[in-house]
Amino acid sequence: MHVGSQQNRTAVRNKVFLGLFVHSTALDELEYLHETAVFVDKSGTIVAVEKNCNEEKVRETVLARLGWEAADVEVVKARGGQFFFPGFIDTHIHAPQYPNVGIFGSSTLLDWLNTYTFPLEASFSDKAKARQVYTRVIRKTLSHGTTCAAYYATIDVPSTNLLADLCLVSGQRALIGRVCMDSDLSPDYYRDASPEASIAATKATIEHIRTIDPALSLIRPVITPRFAPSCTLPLLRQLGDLAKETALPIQTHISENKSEVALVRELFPPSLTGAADDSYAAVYDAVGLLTERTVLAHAVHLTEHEADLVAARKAKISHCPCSNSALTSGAAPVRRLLLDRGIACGLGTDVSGGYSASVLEAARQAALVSRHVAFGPGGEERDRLSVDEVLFLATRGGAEVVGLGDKVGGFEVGMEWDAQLVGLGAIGEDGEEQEWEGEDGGPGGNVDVFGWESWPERVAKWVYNGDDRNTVKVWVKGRLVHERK
Ligand SMILES: O=c1[nH]c(=O)c2nc[nH]c2[nH]1
Repeated sequence: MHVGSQQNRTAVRNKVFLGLFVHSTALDELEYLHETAVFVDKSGTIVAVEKNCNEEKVRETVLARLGWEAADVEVVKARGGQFFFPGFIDTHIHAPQYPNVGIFGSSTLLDWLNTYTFPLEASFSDKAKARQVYTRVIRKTLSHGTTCAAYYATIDVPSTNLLADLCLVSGQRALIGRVCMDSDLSPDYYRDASPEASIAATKATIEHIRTIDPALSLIRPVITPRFAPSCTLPLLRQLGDLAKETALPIQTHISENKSEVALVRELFPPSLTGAADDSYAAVYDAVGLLTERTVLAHAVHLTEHEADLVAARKAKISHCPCSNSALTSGAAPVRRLLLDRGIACGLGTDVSGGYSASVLEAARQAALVSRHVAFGPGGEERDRLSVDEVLFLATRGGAEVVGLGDKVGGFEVGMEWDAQLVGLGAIGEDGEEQEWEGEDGGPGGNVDVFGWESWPERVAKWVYNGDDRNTVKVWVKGRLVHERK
């Protein structure tokens, strides 16, 4: 059930979350905090974390210390088979492509764009359709525990602004990108008339978002050149200038597919761009789009030299394993190419190149694709990503990628409460499974817990078998935004 609008009508209270908390403390380490209480104030900020805590201690000591009236506090307990986990961060998702999830046939990137994607995106000049699709994609992603999404919208300003409005009303944290594409490689029915028109439209969306969320506390604009081949060099340069002027984040695609890489080399020779070399990353660098606020999606075919440049500029990567497999783009060597260089990396569903709106699915596929990398040419055992590592990418890694590493992704004092309550079937004190009111007959949906598994084993079962039936409740900035009934 989507609960955003209902919550608006009820008074906001301080909250105490009690039970087991699981979050990342390092790339390869999940921390399990049993019998812990996390105190979240009315602004949605974590103000205290108490270990070895129970309800009595909460009431007797901690509320007094915080000066909170017990009547003004809502206590939310994780039951036997449940745990609190940070909300997922989808670092790359195309909201208007949601109706096409699973529909890609045997296409690869460049023909997929022309066959499936541009016609659908162009139809978003119909605002009623945009409202229908955007409402659904926000509900769907929230129901899978996505508390923050970096969305690409379309070139249409009114419907892009509508996506921002709907995220704000639904309570989903979002980066909203009005897509820029003015090159004649884009179809004439779906492209910007000129670089100037593209910049003016981008500014219109930035202004709109500054109007609806002046502090940019939940919704932020993101400068979005679709990818180099969709843009003329003047547009890329002007977007680079705009990013510098506004200090806003940037999102685009890089090196997803080998034909795309060859096309960029052909379209943007260094003689034209003034770039240091003929690589894809050097094109973005030459126009001021390779910065520490840049999110580059895919990066499957980056060379070592380009990866060094990305690392030097502190640009970030959105790894999109579902899409990279579905569109036969390739298997990104995440550890060797990116993590070993200290490049911040998160996960993207890349709907609808990716077939699923679930970040948990992206985490599962990141683990599996890394095994293909490990046994592929030049692969090493250490290429494999563990359960702990893919969950880091899905939370803290993603937070850093979208510039929110100090705000969300973990359970520390000062962070905001963007979290999900995960239910794997309730295990009672006697070790017996207990019923919880899952709509599909639960308990635990597709995850079968017998009761003898350790907590790391249960979390591994969730990663490999879980889905939205395990996402019991979701909060953003302390506000309940989804509850499974
Ligand atoms: O996966 C992708 N989805 C897109 O919509 C897109 N546009 C350019 N490159 C892209 N890659």
